[in-house]
Amino acid sequence: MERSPDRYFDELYSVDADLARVGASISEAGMPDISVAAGYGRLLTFLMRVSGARSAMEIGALGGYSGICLARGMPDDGRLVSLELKAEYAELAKANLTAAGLGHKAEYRIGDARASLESMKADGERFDFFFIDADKENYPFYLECCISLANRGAIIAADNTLLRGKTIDESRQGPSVKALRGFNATIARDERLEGVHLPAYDGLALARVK
Ligand SMILES: C[S@@+](CC[C@H](N)C(=O)[O-])C[C@H]1O[C@@H](n2cnc3c(N)ncnc32)[C@H](O)[C@@H]1O
Repeated sequence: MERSPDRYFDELYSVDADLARVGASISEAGMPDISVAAGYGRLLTFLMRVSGARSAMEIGALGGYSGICLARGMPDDGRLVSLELKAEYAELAKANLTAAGLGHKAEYRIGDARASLESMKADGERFDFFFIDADKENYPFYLECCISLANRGAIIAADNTLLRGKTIDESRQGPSVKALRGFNATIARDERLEGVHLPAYDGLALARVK
């Protein structure tokens, strides 16, 4: 079988014990294997570090894979706020960050992210970095909330912008696909953002809040 470019590059890297533990714990718990792709996980750490971000908010914790990648790139007194619908997922994510020596940076808000975001807006919270990786229909709403919660120059990353090809297939007109198309266009054109789209893996959007 031909190797994909994504796989070729992934295989150049050494096994990461902390991230391998996340994968094993997810499959042991019977949870879906939908953590961010390895290359984008590395990119999250890289962007956190080079941007000097001290705080991050992620929407969608699952087993803590992206949480580890974000927390690794921030200073030791940095802060990760992770929004997760399911209490048992947040618990596993917290355990995996703790096992990776990063648990002290992470706090979890359990429940529908929309409610957590409204309450963070009301509290005047601010973050340097955002990772959107939850239910796709709400991406446009999540993007608006992230812009409201952003420090000047903050970075917003969002996973699965291609929806395994559905985004570019005109015959697909479901609510998630339509939401992603609108989201992608906003990243490209909104005056408040400086956006860029990466087409590797399942697609990643990046934007800097002006
Ligand atoms: C793709 S997974 C997140 C993967 C994670 N970011 C990673 O890379 O390790 C999506 C997660 O979003 C959570 N989720 C879905 N809808 C949500 C909602 N409305 N509010 C909060 N979390 C939600 C799911 O329970 C799931 O854990």
